[in-house]
Amino acid sequence: MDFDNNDDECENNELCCRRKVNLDNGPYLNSKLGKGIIKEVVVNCLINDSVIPVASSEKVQQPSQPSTKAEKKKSIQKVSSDSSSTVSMEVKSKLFVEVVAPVESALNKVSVIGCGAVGMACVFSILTQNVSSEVAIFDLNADKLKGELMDLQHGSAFLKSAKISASSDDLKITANSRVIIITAGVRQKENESRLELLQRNVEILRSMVSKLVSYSPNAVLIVVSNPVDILTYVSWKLSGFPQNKVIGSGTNLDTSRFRFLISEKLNIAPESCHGWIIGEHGDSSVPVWSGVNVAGVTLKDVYPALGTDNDKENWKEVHKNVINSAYKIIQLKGYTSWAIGLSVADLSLAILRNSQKVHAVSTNVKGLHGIDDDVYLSLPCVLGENGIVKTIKQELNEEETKQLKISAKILAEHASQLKI
Ligand SMILES: NC(=O)C1=CN([C@@H]2O[C@H](COP(=O)(O)OP(=O)(O)OC[C@H]3O[C@@H](n4cnc5c(N)ncnc54)[C@H](O)[C@@H]3O)[C@@H](O)[C@H]2O)C=CC1
Ligand SMILES: CC(=O)C(=O)O
Repeated sequence: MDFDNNDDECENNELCCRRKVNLDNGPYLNSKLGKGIIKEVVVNCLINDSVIPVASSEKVQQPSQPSTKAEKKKSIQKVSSDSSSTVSMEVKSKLFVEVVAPVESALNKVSVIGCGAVGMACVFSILTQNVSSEVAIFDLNADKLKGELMDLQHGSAFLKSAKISASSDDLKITANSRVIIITAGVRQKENESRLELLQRNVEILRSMVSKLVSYSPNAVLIVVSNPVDILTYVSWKLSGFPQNKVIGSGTNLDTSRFRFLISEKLNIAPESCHGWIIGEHGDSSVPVWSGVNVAGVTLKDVYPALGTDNDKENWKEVHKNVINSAYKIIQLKGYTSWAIGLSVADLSLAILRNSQKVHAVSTNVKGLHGIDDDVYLSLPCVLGENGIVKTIKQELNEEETKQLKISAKILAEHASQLKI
């Protein structure tokens, strides 16, 4: 863990002395547990200006000596380990016979970049739905991150053996991830469109994507920050990854909203209402009315006016409500979080379990449905361990194809103004 849960203790000389004694407790020095303890002692001793020689261990990185009070504080956040493991060294020595050091990283590690409303909803959904047993969180806002980490850790007894770690200054915390979820960035204010966030969020990606992929070359990137389609394109360019490994959360969320709103109209469960929103995650998204069905009964066959201007039942309103959902929720509570968190957890699950499940996600659509531009937008895709495995050749009618091309043009125009 990169964060010490009790900074105040670190000002306490007595505690540091105790830690010195523990450090001298030979048998632990070569163990993985001992490694964390050594780090902590180094940091806390620096805080107290009493330099204690540290046993040599090539795996232990000694922080450069901080000079100001602020730097001292920061160095704790960077390298200190869990204080409770230090003070219980004697108990551990009496309780355990170590057989082998635990494996450091799970094979299903997920990292979430950004611990804001969306990032934390993703983390919470992933942990509570057992999508992964190891989650790392990175955010520049050290206090918020530490608060979120502690709050989650205090619920660990109710989770299925999850390991949660966090860092505010070292992306290495994400190393060896299988899925990396990018939620860092600014969000819309009331009445602001997603596209208006573009340049600010591009800069954030520029600061991190190449580092993230170098620490986790086997990861699949899921971009969530808005405008998600263009930022997925940018992340793909910055990452050097093949297209299959860089995915935008895209209209997986809009599709879920669509199915929910249809279910309300029909008074049956959302899981039983099948329909897709494709194109931009945003104002130019496209409802595929021609494919909406319940138990294989296509609604447009039984009611041809579905989704058109001549529809006395006004199904078109359902799509309008999908588009307005985010604006409405932002107006009411300031941000959207739970649905996107659940949506991203589902995408992560499909990848980690190699499930070959179909989701509407943002991918490079050049050459599909007559689109010539090098743009990312959402189509139904099959997801597996290596990301996007297949794109579904959806049968679209003339109107749907026209709208999809308009969506692609809007995104291409915005993307063309970018300097990546
Ligand atoms: N694709 C989708 O369906 C959805 C996308 N979003 C987007 O997700 C993004 C995040 O939204 P919220 O979580 O509500 O915002 P937020 O403001 O609550 O959180 C953003 C977090 O990013 C962090 N951050 C900023 N720069 C960073 C950097 N360089 N490195 C690490 N962390 C950094 C901030 O400290 C903050 O904690 C926004 O762009 C929003 O529009 C939101 C909902 C749905
Ligand atoms: C904010 C956003 O993109 C959404 O909730 O759809």
